[in-house]
Amino acid sequence: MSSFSKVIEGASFSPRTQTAITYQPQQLICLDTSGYIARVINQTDADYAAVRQAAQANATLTTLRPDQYVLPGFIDLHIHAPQWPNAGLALDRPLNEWLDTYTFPLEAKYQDLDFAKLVYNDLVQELLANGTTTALYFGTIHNAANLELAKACIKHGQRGFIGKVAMDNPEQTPDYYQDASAQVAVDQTEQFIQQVGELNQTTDLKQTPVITPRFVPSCTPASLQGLGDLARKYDLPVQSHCSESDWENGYALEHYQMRDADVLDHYGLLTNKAVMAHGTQLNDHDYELFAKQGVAIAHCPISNVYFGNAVLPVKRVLAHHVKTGLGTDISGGYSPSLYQNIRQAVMSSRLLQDGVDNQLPTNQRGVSDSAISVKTAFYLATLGGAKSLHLQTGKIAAGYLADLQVVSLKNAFQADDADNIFEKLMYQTSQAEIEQVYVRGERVK
Ligand SMILES: O=c1[nH]c(=O)c2nc[nH]c2[nH]1
Repeated sequence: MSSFSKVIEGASFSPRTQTAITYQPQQLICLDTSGYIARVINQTDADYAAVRQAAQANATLTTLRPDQYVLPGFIDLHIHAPQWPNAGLALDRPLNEWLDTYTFPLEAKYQDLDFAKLVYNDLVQELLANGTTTALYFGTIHNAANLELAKACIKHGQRGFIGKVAMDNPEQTPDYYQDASAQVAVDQTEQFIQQVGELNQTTDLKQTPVITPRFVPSCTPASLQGLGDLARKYDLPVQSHCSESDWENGYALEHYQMRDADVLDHYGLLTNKAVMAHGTQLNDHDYELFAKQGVAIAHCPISNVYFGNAVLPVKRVLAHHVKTGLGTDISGGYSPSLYQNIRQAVMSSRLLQDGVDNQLPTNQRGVSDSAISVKTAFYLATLGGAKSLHLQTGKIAAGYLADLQVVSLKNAFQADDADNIFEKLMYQTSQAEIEQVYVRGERVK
């Protein structure tokens, strides 16, 4: 009988497709020493009792209570780590004014490493406590602070994808917070790639550096070109914002006479490891380009209510075979919880379908067939994010990384079938009900 490093016994929910889930009322989720799920054994399997007994004998068995459920850990596909102190504040201006008034002054403070350590350690723990086992982070322009974010991920046990933000366009960035030139933006990005490589030699929980042009307005053509060259040279992920608001979408048209997506593509930044945030103003041409290149969209439904000037039509995006995941977009979004974003993704899609102007006739108000189910939103927060980052996680199955959360059902009334239990978990779970979190099989909450 082979022995496993950990065995979790209990019920689980996992995404099966973009619209369906798998429910297992009782199984043994068996982890190996390298942090993967080695086997999932169902109660009807012949060796269930023997594996259970062996795990009990060597004290590696965790048996869940009947009100607890295992889910895959969540993947936050778009979050600005330095903006954590502003979460819940200052959501009263359009994007470009918001950046100048609230965001750039805060990000500039990260040249102070004590401040960076304080905020980043707090944020990483908060995300883990909310069930987020992987996060794709924007840092700041400061590499010393970005490294502190990587160290905080390692210390607290989170899988981080971290970008040194490149922003060298003096016309769209304040002089107190910008890269001094395109060359500096590119050189510092390359330096950060090397620094993370060195840090990774000290840990099994590898952190991934990400090439991060903030967005087209904040970069010059020379930095976009240099960053595209780095993406090719190192074959690393790329992240940026694309067609995220009327203003930003219009900026590319005005300054490049091209669509925002075409500008990024022109500079080699739309690779199959690229994740573009928001995309509320993308059109069918852009979706086709994304699908062809393998580019993913990080859907940030809370943030989009404030800055997006539209609702991302998730169903339409998925129908175009564009990889899609879910992001909190702290602090354009106020909540660090992907549960809250799952709820908002469903609610926004319902508003898109029904429309919002009550002075219009019912049949002219909305965009038909736009509503997504909570199962689709769950897919985005798990498998959709994993596919976007080329990670073998987001699902409870043999061969997948053991990034898991154990949540308890808060209100058990009417929880009489699997679909009801699942919906209640998605709509009612708060941080208090997220009782255990595992990354690579290590318990981190
Ligand atoms: O939501 C957003 N947050 C940001 O910090 C940002 N920068 C460019 N575009 C942005 N959008």
